[in-house]
Amino acid sequence: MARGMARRKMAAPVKKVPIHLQSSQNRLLIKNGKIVNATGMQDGDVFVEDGIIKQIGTNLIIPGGTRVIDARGRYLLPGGIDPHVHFSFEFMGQTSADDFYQGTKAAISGGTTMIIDFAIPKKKESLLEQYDKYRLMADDKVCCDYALHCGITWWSDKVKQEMEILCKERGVNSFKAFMAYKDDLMIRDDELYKMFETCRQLGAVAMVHAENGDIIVENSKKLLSKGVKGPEGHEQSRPEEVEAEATNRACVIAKQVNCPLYVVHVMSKEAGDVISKYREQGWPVYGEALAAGLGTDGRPCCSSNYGLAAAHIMSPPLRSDPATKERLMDLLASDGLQVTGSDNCTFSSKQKAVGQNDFSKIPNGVNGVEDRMSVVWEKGVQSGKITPPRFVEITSTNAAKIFNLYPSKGAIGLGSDADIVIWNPNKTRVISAKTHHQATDINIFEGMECHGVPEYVIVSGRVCVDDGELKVVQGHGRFNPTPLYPPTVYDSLATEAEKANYAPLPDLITETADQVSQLHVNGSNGDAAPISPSPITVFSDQTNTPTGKGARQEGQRNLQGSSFSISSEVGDTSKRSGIRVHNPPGGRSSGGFW
Ligand SMILES: NC(=O)NCCC(=O)O
Ligand SMILES: [Zn+2]
Repeated sequence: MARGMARRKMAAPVKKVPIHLQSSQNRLLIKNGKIVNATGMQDGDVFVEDGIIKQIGTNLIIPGGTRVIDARGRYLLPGGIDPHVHFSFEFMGQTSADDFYQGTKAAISGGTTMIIDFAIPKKKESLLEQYDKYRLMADDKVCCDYALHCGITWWSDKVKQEMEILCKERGVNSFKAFMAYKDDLMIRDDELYKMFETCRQLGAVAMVHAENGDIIVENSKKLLSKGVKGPEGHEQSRPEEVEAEATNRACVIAKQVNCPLYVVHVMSKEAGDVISKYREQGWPVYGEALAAGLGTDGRPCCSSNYGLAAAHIMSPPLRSDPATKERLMDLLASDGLQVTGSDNCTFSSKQKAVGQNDFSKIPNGVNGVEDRMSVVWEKGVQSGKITPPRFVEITSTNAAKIFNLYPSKGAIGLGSDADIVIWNPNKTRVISAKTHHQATDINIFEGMECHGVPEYVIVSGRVCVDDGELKVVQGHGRFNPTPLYPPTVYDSLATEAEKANYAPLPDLITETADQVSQLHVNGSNGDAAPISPSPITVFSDQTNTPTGKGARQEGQRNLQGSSFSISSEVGDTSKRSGIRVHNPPGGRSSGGFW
């Protein structure tokens, strides 16, 4: 994770490089923008160096030669985090079309600067081998940072042991179970119980695809025998209550073992209401809406154009009730749901054609990684339902908190990774397969006009969308280990003993205060060390990882050269006062402005 936070852990002394010897290439000053965090908005400039946000404020003193971008009239948003994508996923007899290069490239073009994919073994396969396979597929291809969840598709002592290794040695803190896809990925309730119990013991995040797989199989057989073979049969085989029942069941099982729960792709009003109900009871359940569910609906699945209909097939299904998308956005606004993802799992028309005579064989999946930010802005902010801070919260901050990446990710704060989007709310763009960057020939948002355009997208300090021009670099991204016991998720459940072992959610510092202390965060003599390593996550493999919140060891870029060397040249510390913003764990900012 997190270049910024990694530095806080490094024990090596600060190396001073004379300013005239420093390269200006790694420096960027973004001026005059409106900085948006989940906690509120402020006018100010942001200075980035070596991939890290080093100063925030006004009248910053910066080294000569720094590139300056004028962001007047624009919002500065933390780069989007898409916590649910499937690149190069072998699924339903096909491999999803976007790979880690094309998928992350598309993500960046739309303002997303980090994705989390799923290493999903088949039954009886090793979780560790699947993890290794994903690392091999992704590491050299990703244009932005990424992390991995792991799928639990069967249960045994070996699975349990491998979960522990993944958590403690491989930087995985989240596991997803499928209650659907019977005879393939689905697990039974007793297995779900054991998986949740293991997540709770480890301090990991349990995730679930909630649909009743048994009912779906029976309904599908019945529909097919009656001659309902086209894509319209998909939703008929898995109506709302089939999703809501499984959502409730997952919550009940998680409660039995005191385990927090993250429900992926909430696609119906009823399932959304189930999650809201558990949250109202104070239970740490989190719900993820998708760009697809917010931006379109299931009506095209009844189109006589098979290609168009099949392109909209995903599970749980896009609902034919067009009011569903409004309701899902209302739930995001009221904190009934907390996160937006894309579940990007693209298949070409040719791949989708395998289900021409049997809807149950259509590879499930839609696009969304590229357009999620635009769709959520349009349906949320532009429609007046949510504020820009709430937009930030549901597109990056909450995902960063839940998967323990905050505040390296999901925030524009001192020491955060320089993943920043300069967002022009006054420009519009029309989504189209003709212009998108994804590997599909159909875009489910085709023709949708969206306000808000990411004019610049800065990925770990590198300008990857430059005044609208996409300039990604393959392999620029890094694997971000996710430490156990995310405070946001575990604070309400953890025992005192567990809490003693993990770091509380750190303050977000949104204005340069005392540069000297900021510059000493890596252990020389400063007092600003807001993030301490958690002894819970112990990584044995040097190439693989960190030891706690905010740590990044793997493949670290050399941050020694100039990162800390500007203190004597730039710090007019006397004029700045620090603002520490306390984020209530899991709490909603309510989008208040300050
Ligand atoms: N959602 C979907 O239809 N495809 C991807 C696999 C999954 O997440 O269920
Ligand atoms: Zn998925």
